[in-house]
Amino acid sequence: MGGKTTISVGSDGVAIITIINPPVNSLSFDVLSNLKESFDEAIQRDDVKAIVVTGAKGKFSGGFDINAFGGSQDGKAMTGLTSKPGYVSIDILSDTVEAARKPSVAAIDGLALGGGLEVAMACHARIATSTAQLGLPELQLGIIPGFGGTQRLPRLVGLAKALEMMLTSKPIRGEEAHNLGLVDAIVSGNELVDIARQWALDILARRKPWVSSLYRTDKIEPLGEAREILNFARAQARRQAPNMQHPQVCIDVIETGIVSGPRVGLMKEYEEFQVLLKSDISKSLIHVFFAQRGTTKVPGVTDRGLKPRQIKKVAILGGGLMGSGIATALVLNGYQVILKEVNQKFLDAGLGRVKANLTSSVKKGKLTQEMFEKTIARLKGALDYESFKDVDMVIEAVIENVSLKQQIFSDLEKYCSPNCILASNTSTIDLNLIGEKTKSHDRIIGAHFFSPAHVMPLLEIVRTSKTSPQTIVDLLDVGKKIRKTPVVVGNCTGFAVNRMFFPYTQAALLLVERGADIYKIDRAITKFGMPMGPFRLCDLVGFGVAVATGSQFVLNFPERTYKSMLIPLMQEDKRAGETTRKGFYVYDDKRKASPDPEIKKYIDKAREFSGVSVDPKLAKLSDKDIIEMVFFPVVNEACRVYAEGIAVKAADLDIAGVMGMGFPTYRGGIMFWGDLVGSKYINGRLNEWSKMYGDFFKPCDYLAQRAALGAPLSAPLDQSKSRL
Ligand SMILES: C[C@H](O)CC(=O)SCCNC(=O)CCNC(=O)[C@H](O)C(C)(C)COP(=O)(O)OP(=O)(O)OC[C@H]1O[C@@H](n2cnc3c(N)ncnc32)[C@H](O)[C@@H]1OP(=O)(O)O
Repeated sequence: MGGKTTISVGSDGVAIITIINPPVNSLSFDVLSNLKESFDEAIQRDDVKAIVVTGAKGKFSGGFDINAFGGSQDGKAMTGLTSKPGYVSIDILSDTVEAARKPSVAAIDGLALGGGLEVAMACHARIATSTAQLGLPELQLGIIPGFGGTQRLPRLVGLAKALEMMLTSKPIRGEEAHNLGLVDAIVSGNELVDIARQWALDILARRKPWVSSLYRTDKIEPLGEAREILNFARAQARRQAPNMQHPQVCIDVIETGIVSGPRVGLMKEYEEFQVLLKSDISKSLIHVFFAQRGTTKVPGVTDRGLKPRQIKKVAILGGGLMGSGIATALVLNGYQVILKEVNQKFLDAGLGRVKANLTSSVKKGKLTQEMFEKTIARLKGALDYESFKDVDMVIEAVIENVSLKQQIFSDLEKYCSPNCILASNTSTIDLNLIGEKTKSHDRIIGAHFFSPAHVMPLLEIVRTSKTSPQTIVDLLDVGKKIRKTPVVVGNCTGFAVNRMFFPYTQAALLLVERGADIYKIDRAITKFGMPMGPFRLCDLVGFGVAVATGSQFVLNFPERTYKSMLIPLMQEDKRAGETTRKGFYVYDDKRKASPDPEIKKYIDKAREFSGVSVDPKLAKLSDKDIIEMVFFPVVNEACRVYAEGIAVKAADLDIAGVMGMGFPTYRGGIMFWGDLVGSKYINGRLNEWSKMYGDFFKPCDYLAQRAALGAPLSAPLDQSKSRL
């Protein structure tokens, strides 16, 4: 597993124990067992009077090595080093580090997260830099702190703050940690270790306090008050994370320590940690952690040693909602932007939208007035291509019209430099078609943002078979700089996100026409964890967009598109979603959605058109049935997308769904979730429904084959079949 600690003893009698495990000095089992050995050595050696623990290269530690969870999740207890329960938290950190007869000080720069902070809290004092980040982010991985954090943090910073830090998983900076008492002094990076050495000697000489965090009681509220704080946190966590058990478990473990003492708390923490580690939620969240970091590793592209070219100036065509959102994201992150529109009126509106986005950031306290001025100064408007000569990249974000886009791309070829990247924000149109009238196929690429573009975290990078690896590397770099998670996918109708999630609305429409209730479907889907159900989502994006996207799918995948007249019928009556204040829901002045009994009229009419009759079984679907009937077709389409080589890794589709559609992170993404449910079960159910309700549900060959083999859906593909 790698990693180690080193020990060096100075003439002052202070042993410096350094954690070394790049890139973040994570605590692998090797590091932990070395840490114990280094401590044992320091305690035994007569020439050592005191101890400083630090991390190599300016990072204390990013916490337990998350890679090592893999084995433990399959059944082995996460003792790793020995089968003794609680070995790390009790034997190493409490009985070796904290109970040592020599004082230890943690010298913290960079990161002290999770297990890293837990090691630091077992020391007798902590010295940090002001920029250091300290936190217990374990809950975002579906687990709880497992090396004593649930017991020591409340004793150092008080119950309310400790709960906040654990439940939000957000780290705090050194300065705040100092104010809270988590850190004893703030110093600069270059004097960190020297001051920590002196501090350790001062503790030994009793000039500074020798504190065992586990036994402090002064920051913990009296029992009655503590229980009130814990109950308040329980209720809040239940509201914010209704499908998750681990925040409740974390609160229970903290309470055990307060009621029965910290040693009992440590043991309970260990036991609960082992249980949570094997939960589907933790497996899913850990999968997403690595999957998200894996999207920038594209075989054949990022492994060629190509360096991203410097992109300074970007032109955006179209100042509508998308164009202005993209411009906002770019200017906010240091890019010079030219926003081009067809006339002054549209240009003013586009520039106004960017300004409004930035003003809203100022109002929310995310941007200072000074930064606002600097940011807006990076934005220029244009009505022609004259200023495009020196732009490094163009992003076209005009309406979805093929001939208009073709004209734009051939103009761009004339006006831009031959190295300029030509990107399109199209969400459905084939990029080969867009670039048909040019000779620049190697620099044409899709940069598909999600609305609102300055907020949504995903950037779908679409490459054709002719897009050059350099162009992809360049756009990946821009994506990183504007803080998006990029996912590189191949060229097809709807690309990855829209294509995978098209059946989401389709299934819902099919169910409603055959008797299911609109609002019950939306409720079941939001309970499952989606930010909104398919009908509420249609209202939000607007029926115009829904119909335009739908027609692309009817055209390209007619055999499996469910053709419903429900939306067009409502559109005829000027019900077109939230903007018209009427769609599947009605909206009041505060945009609050309420069910509308009038919908029945449209459903009846749509049934007449499609000639389907109500199936009484569908009128009585359970939540579980609704979830399966809506999401199994999504899994099915994701399998097609994967089998066609549109994505290089199944995990990329997981991230695309989580970040592009709001599929719950704690379910790991659509393919991962499909594997948790099981390919055999999904295939069986889809087969059943396709016999009853048609080819919309028919499992694709890939899914059927995986089910027959009993194999996971996300197993690596035979790369020879990849389209990329
Ligand atoms: C028992 C204990 O209580 C349990 C624990 O300690 S659980 C672990 C708690 N720690 C965490 O959750 C921290 C997770 N890590 C992070 O949040 C971020 O990686 C970070 C803030 C440390 C650094 O962020 P950033 O600089 O953007 O770099 P980032 O790309 O995320 O990570 C760099 C590399 O380190 C790896 N890494 C980061 N933290 C890691 C960890 N704890 N274990 C293993 N690998 C880790 C990443 O996978 C990535 O690897 P890659 O280069 O091969 O893709």
